Formats: sequence, C-alpha cells, structure tokens
Amino acid sequence: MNEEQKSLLLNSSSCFSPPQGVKLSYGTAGFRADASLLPSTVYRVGILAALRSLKTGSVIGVMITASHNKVSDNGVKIADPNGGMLSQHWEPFADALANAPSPQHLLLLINEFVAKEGILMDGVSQAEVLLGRDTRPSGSALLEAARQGVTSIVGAVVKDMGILTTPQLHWMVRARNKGIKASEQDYFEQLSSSLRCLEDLIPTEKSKFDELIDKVVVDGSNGVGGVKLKGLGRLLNALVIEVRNSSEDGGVLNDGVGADYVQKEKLVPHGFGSEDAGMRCASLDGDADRLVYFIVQPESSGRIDLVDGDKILSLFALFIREQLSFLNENEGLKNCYPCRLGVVQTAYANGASTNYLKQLGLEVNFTPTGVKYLHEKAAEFDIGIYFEANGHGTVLFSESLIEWLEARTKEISSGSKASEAEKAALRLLAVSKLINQAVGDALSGLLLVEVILQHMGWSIHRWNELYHDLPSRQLKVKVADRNAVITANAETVVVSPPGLQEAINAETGKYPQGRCFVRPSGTEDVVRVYAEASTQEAAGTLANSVTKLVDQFLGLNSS
Ligand SMILES: CC(=O)N[C@H]1[C@@H](OP(=O)(O)O)O[C@H](CO)[C@@H](O)[C@@H]1O
Ligand SMILES: [Mg+2]
Repeated sequence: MNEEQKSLLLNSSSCFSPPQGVKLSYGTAGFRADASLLPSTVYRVGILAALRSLKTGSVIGVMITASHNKVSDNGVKIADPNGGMLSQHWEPFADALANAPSPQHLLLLINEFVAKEGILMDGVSQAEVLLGRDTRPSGSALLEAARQGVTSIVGAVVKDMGILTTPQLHWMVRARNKGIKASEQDYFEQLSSSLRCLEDLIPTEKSKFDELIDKVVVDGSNGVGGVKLKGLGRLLNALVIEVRNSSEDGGVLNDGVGADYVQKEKLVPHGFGSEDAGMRCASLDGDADRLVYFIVQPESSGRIDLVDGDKILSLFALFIREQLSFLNENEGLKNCYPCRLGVVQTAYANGASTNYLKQLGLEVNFTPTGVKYLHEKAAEFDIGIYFEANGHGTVLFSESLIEWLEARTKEISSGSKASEAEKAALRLLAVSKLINQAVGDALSGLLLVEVILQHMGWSIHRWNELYHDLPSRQLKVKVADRNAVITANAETVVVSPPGLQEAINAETGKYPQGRCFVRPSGTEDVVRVYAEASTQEAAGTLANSVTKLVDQFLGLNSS
C-alpha cells in the first residue's frame, strides 16, 4: 500500500469512530443495529466492498437496510458479483474490520488481508460499488458513510442507485456484471415483459377472470416495496394491484404491518379489515425481499389464513413440474433435456408442505436457516426452488438449461402455432427472466404467483387448499450463551449441551404428529424453539415444555 493510500485511509477513518462496548457481527443478513451505532460500520463495509471489487474485478453492491426490523434500526450488507450474498469466506474479515478499535488497527488489518488475498492495490486497478438504501430516515447519512468508505480506496468509484428494494440492488449488480442494462427501468421492463409472455401463454379456457379475482391487494409494510410496486404496476395491463401501506401513506415502517408481522402474528396488518374478507391479499417486508399471501377471515377478530412461503414454493413447484412434463411428453426421449428439479427448505417449513412436495415426487432438501444456505443448495439443480416459511425465496435456473431453452424456443417460427412442448419451453424461459436469479424478490415473486394462479384458473382459496398446515408454535428463550447450543442435520438435532436432544425427544414423543427443534438465532440473542403437533393446543404445550428444558440446560442462571 503506497503512502497516498495510507494517508487517505487514516484521514477518512478518523472521522468514523466505532461505537464503544459493542461487538458487531456480520450475521445471516449483514450488520444490523440501532442506526446511531452504524456510521463507522457502514463506512468500513464501504472499504470492504471496494476491496471485494478489486479482488473480483467486478461490480459489487452495498445495500443499507434493516429489512423487517424497526424503523430506528438500520443495517448493511454486500452483494457479490453474481448478485448473491457476500462470500462466506470474507465474513470473518468483515467482522474484524467492523470491530477494529482505531484507524491504525484498521490499516493493519487491511494490509494483512490484502496480502493474504493477493489483492492488487496499485492505485491503477479500478473498482466500482453500487449503493442502495431503503426508506429509513437514517439511510441517507449512512449512504454517505458508505460512499466515504468506498472512495477511501484509490481507484474505487461509487454509483448511488438511490432508494431501492434489496432485491433490485442485487439484480442490478448481477445485471451489470453480465453486461446487461441495469437501471430500475430495465428491471421493471424485464419483469413486465416476461410477465406478458406468461400471460399470453395462459390456456384460453382458463383466461376468463372477473374483476374480483383479478385484483390483488398488497400491504407494502410502509416501506420501499409498495412505492416500487406502484411504479411496476403502471407497466402491467392485465393485472390490477392495489397497494396499501406504501411509504407515501404516512404509516410507520414495519409497525403492525408487513410480511414478518403477518407471518408471525397471523393477524391482519393495519389498513386491512373485515371488508377485505375473502380477497386475495399479500404482504411485503420492509425491504421487499419477503412475500406472503393471506386471506382475512370473515367477521374475525383480525385473524387471517396465512398462505406462507411454503405454499408459494408448492405453487411454483407444481407449475414448473407441469411445464417439465409437457416438455418431456412431447419431445420424446431423444431431444429431451434431463432437467434436475429440486426444492430446498429449512426445518421451519411446515411438515405438511414437506409431505405434499414429497408426494408430488419431488426431491426435498434441507439446509440450515439463512438464505445463503438455501440459495447455495438450490444452485446445484437445473431448476432449484427455495423458500423459507417467512416468504424469502426464489427459483434458480442453471445456465445450461437456459441455453437449451433459448435454443429450443428460437426454432419456433412466429407464424406457426406452438406445440405444448414449445409453449412449456417459452413459459420456463419467461419464468427464468421474471423471477429474480440473484435473491428472493417479493415483487417478482408476486407477479409469478399472480400469473400462475391465472394459468391454473385458481382463486387464493383453491391454492390454500393444496394442503393444510399442521398447527405450529414458535417461541424464543433468552439464555446465558446461545452459542452453547450446537446443532446438526440442518439444525434439527442438538448435539450440545449433551442430554438436551434426548429430553426434547422424550417430550416430543408424547404428541401425535409432534416435531420440535431448537437452534440459536443468527440475528437475535435468543434460542428459538419450534414445535408442530396435530392441534394448536398441543403445539403450544410442546413448545412451552421444550422452552422450559432449554431454560434448565442453558438458562440465564446456568452458567
Ligand atoms: C425463524 C426465522 O424466521 N428466522 C429468520 C431470521 O433468522 P434467525 O437466525 O432465526 O434469527 O432472520 C433471517 C434473516 O432475515 C431469516 O433468514 C430467518 O428465516
Ligand atoms: Mg427483508
């Protein structure tokens, strides 16, 4: 590192002192904390992003958001060249940078890391970082901190993409690195044109919809997603989207609204009521990377029927499986593509959804919680569909399948009538363009759900009837040290402390259809307990008993 670079880093970092007595960690979703604690962290993530761009020779993204957390929080995460999450291999360096106590320590760390990773800091190599933020009031100051971090690396430039959903920023990073146009307008155009393609291919006997079925009412969580959805909605002709709780309505971000609230509380969000009973409703989270649907129960006390990520996954799996069968039926063995379709869930997936997917003959895989694990697993398939129950997920297509579909669909001459197999190939190609290939994206997910429902000629009720969720209960326990819980088998079995799993097994065995697991949260200082059983009461009792066991083994007084 030359002198110019050294003094640039020392000068700029002296303006961003790290908070005292706080240890920050790049968790499942980047750094998250009260926004007042974050300027130095965001500045340092700016440095990290510039180094990552130098290392990979690609455009990198920095997104400033705390998703579904309260409005006074904020956070920051990095989008890697393919638009996915930061390589796990760099996370320890992110932690070390964020916690370096002084500018001198920071410089030392950077020097060591740059040498270890063989990053060329010659002042000549170029780096580029795209910045995005959600609607939080702390966002613009933090974006400025990120800018200062990036530009404290000689040769690094920043492009401020403005207020975006998290998936938009990831999409833009991926598009830039593929040499595709990457503005918000380009994103909207890709989504709307691929949706139109799918709409044009809806079987004619199913394309009749009355006004009521045609409309979806969306809770925007008073965040960025609602505004963007309105923008996107203007480009759509066949689909009517009514947005409520958009950030323009004056409500508080994520307060009694949004996908996290709807999924966890199973209550109607603000702005919805009994007049919406039976309607097709959906909810986004604060940065629009999660999507759930729901039905307001008639004359209810605010209860809803939740149509969660597992059911979205099931709908997508059903549609894609149908298209693959059209392809194979009509192609004959000679031309058919040996397409491997896989679905990926976590232990939080409702057991009824897993049974349903297995009954469809699908390969169901499990990973630990956190979309980076699900995404990685899904990428092993030609078509990999992953969803967390909370509504984060997408459908990944392998490059080789896309190439095959492109070649296959090119042969279809415009005048002639396409065969069923050709239509199926066109549909799959359109899905690969519609659904975000970088991360889970509530906006593109919503459009895909909507068009599949039209394709099937299904109401939300029909969709919800695919299977019935087993009653479940989720609790959290504060313990002395949550990291004392070590799990295996995609977090379904506790291996330490010894004896805890046996005690959980003994308890679970008392309940018909009982299933229960515990794991340390990656985002909160708690151990989470999840229980399923044949009745709501039994699920609640099982979760309570296991919570007591966790407390006995690890409680605040046990260390
Ligand atoms: C049970 C649950 O919903 N866990 C969430 C939550 O992780 P925890 O590690 O459980 O705190 O936040 C993650 C990031 O948003 C999300 O990926 C995950 O699904
Ligand atoms: Mg989110």
